[in-house]
Amino acid sequence: MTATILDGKTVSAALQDDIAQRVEQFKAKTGVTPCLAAVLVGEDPASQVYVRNKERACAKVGMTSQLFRRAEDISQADLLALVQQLNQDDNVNGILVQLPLPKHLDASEVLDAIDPRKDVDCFHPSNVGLLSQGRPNFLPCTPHGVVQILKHFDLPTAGKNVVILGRSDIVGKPLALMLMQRTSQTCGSDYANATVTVAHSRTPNLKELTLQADILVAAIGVAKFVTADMVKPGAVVVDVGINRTDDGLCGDVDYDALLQVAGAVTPVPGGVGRLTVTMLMENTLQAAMIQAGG
Ligand SMILES: Nc1nc(=O)c2c([nH]1)NC[C@@H]1CN(c3ccc(C(=O)N[C@@H](CCC(=O)O)C(=O)O)cc3)C=[N+]21
Repeated sequence: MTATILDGKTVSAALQDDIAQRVEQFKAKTGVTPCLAAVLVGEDPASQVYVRNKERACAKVGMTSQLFRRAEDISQADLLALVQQLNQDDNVNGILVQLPLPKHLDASEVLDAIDPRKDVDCFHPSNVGLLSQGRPNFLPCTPHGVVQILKHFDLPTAGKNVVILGRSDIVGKPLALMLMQRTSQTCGSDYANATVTVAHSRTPNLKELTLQADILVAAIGVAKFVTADMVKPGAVVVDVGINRTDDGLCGDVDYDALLQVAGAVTPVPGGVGRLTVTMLMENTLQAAMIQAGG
């Protein structure tokens, strides 16, 4: 048996075409071109790649982007002042502060300062609260990308055992919230209603648990952590990891070995990462629509 490859490039291209059309309609109606402001502190090479991909995607769907580069040693006060400036700038619809921030900065305080209506990452506590209550303003980009990949390949989650490895505020926790709810805001009830288990570094007997998964999501940040013996034959494996190793970019799963066991698997690169960027475009359009009063 060889697994279906869940190619994120195809999914992303289809969604970007649809976003581009809606951006065009929005522009025709309001005269406004949606604009994303990205704040990049320091010189982290991975962050530079991600931010560049985001700028490129904006151009592709007909939106504008503004990049605010700041030195590694920027003060908390100066960064907060920049966020305030972007909050007040009517030309800016979405604000993204690229993570991780240098250690001397208080990331929570910075993210909490972003106007929730411009919070296209869905990191603000009020947006996280609304998400957890099933009435979101925005869907967080990476979890939403995971749901969109499953939908594109017709792999519903309703009634399935989903095991998520990782409990981060960016991926594991919000994805669990989304998949356990009664309906997905964008993909309907077939892409919700899962029995979700969230595993982490203190979970005992991990392999016993992962072998129960119909859908296994790896979001831990350890290269090739998920080995073939941890996967139920035929299971769907979604790899959210991006690790830079001596052999190049690799995910949290042992991709080559899993091809013989899994029913379907996402590649890295070219999998979930692509969707993260595309769903950010979706959120920037949504933000512009909210700010235009509809
Ligand atoms: N405020 C904030 N929001 C984020 O959404 C955010 C963040 N901070 N910090 C880091 C993570 C990671 N992330 C990715 C973005 C693009 C790709 C991406 O474009 N991946 C491509 C190429 C990867 C590459 O070449 O390095 C792929 O997987 O094919 C991946 C991961 C967004 N994140």
